[in-house]
Amino acid sequence: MGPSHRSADHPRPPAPCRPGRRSGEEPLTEHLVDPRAPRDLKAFVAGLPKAELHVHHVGSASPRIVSELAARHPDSKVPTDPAALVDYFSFTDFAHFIEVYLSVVDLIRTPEDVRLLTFEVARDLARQQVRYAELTITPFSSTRRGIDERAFMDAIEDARKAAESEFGTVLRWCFDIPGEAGLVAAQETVRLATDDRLRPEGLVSFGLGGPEVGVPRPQFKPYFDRAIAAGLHSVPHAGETTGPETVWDALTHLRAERIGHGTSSAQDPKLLAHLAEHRIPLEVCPTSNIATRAVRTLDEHPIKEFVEAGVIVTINSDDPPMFGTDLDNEYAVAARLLDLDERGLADLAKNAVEVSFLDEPGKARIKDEIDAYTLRWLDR
Ligand SMILES: O=C(O)c1cccc(C(=O)CC[C@H]2O[C@@H](n3cnc4c(=O)[nH]cnc43)[C@H](O)[C@@H]2O)c1
Ligand SMILES: [Zn+2]
Repeated sequence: MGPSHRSADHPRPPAPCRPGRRSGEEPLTEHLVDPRAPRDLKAFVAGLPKAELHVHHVGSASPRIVSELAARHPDSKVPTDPAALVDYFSFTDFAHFIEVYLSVVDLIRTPEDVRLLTFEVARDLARQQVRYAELTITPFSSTRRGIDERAFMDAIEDARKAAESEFGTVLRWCFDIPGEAGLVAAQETVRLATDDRLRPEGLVSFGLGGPEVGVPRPQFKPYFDRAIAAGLHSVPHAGETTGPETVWDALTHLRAERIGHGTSSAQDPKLLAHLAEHRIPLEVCPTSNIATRAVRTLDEHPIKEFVEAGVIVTINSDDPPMFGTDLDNEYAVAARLLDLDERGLADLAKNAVEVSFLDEPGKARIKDEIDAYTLRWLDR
């Protein structure tokens, strides 16, 4: 595949279109759904039970939560006005995105901030009929900023249980290493993930995030080995901002069971064949790739090449408010790029459930719900 699909962590020319934006507490889907998606499909997606497998904790903070936290901590450069966040969340490249991301991380300073954020993220997911989500959390970023590790775990677990009983949305955690922070971060993350006294009940997987350029995956092998030995699934980001060799590294050295993004896999037919044959799903986040300038336009996104190669694709939102999107919008984008009808969208939703780390009865329940909803919709 040519360079039009991929780039390294380098600045891109301005993207021709920006995803829709929302402010304050407007309904998530109303302002975001891809305007090119047929109205009927938008309504179908809005009611479709879904699973979200690639969404970041801090990156899911709604404009209301971010502005509330920014007002609490006036020393921060993050705007307190939700409308101003639209510009603040406009990124020149991946490195700029991480810089802004970390300024929001800096707003989360107490266990109560952590609990509030987690519970509100679950509320936003529930509004979109998300029944199950694996939320990527970076505990190192919080503990190194002084949040007590025990209090941090209690805060996320308390929010998880409250969200499940209040909204019916099941949350599970992926603890990720912020790769650019180096092996100290890897060591700390695996300790927090595997220490029996700390490890939260909801933890199912171990990841690796942040920039890829200059952060080779193989160095993290010993930490992934420990996490896997402790029963965690391996789900590193790879091939988001670097080439297919990073995806190979994630498979070979980190024993990845799913790949976060994996966008550049499209450049390597052997890799696509490998992913298809070994049923390694890609967690595709189309709007994220445009917002960070990793891919130039949605029409250049390689999602269709993945599907045509037989790779299992799941649709995800990554850092929805920062990218002016939500999961419903990502499904609308996928419907357009893959030319899907309601049944195709339902199959995509079932893919995510199937390759999630939920238990089998839980998977069966959500897939049955998706089927029942789709039949009801088509029989209207
Ligand atoms: O917390 C720190 O002190 C710190 C120090 C150095 C580097 C970092 C990071 O690189 C944190 C990056 C953080 O970004 C998260 N994230 C959110 N969206 C994405 C994405 O699309 N691709 C990769 N990473 C993403 C991720 O969870 C990282 O932990 C932090
Ligand atoms: Zn991500």
